[in-house]
Amino acid sequence: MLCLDAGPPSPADHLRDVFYRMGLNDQEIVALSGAHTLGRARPERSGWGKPETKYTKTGPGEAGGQSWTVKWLKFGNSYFKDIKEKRDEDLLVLPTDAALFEDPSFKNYAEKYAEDPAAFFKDYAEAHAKLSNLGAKFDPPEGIIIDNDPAQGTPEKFVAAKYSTGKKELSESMKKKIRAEYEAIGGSPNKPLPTNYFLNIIIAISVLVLLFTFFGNNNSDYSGF
Ligand code: HEM
Repeated sequence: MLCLDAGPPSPADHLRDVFYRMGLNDQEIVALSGAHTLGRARPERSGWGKPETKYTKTGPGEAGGQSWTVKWLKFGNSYFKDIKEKRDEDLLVLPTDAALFEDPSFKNYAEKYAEDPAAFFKDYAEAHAKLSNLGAKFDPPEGIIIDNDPAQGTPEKFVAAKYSTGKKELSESMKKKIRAEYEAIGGSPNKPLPTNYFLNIIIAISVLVLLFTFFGNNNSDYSGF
């Protein structure tokens, strides 16, 4: 039998192979790629990126790696602007990132997001919610133990379903973490958490986002966070 090797697909085809399977379209692929506004690639992990750049000499956790954006801890549309302008060798552009400005269909959205940060935020939020709601299945189904330090007591088994749909009850360790956060911002250790605690946090974040959106940003680099 004659076997023809078609070779690897182009980066754009590869993106579509992966994301179409999950019911995501071109607009959602481009919007989700904007997640690379944040974070870094490390050669010792993925094989991509430089060991260190002028932007990653410090950072949370270990220094190093190569970021896609200058302000890689700040969520905004700078990913699209930086790739479009290709203004710095210290910034990472994967072949799948570059494809967003090369493929005619992806390009429509990438250009739009580079110009219109509000459109990016709106589309990103919708695409991210869709991705999260696809319903990841955990392998192995019985879960894995993620903390096996005997000094920490009996480890909690990680069961993905517990943290996704269906199960509303928080684990004891999560309740402790929330309580610690509450006390760290001045909450009394003797009082129960107010029932509107989360609502207050959401309102405070929303107000900050609105203030930033309307007053806090005079340069072209938009960020809602
Ligand atoms: C579009 C296809 C994608 C490709 C080819 C891709 C590729 C990569 C690669 C190579 C890294 C570096 C990993 C390392 O060296 O540690 C990375 C990191 C990252 N990716 Fe993606 N990714 C894709 C989609 C996404 C999506 C959909 C999201 C989220 C919605 C995402 C969020 C991130 C983040 C936040 C990091 C940084 C992680 C860190 O700083 O440790 N990526 N990605």
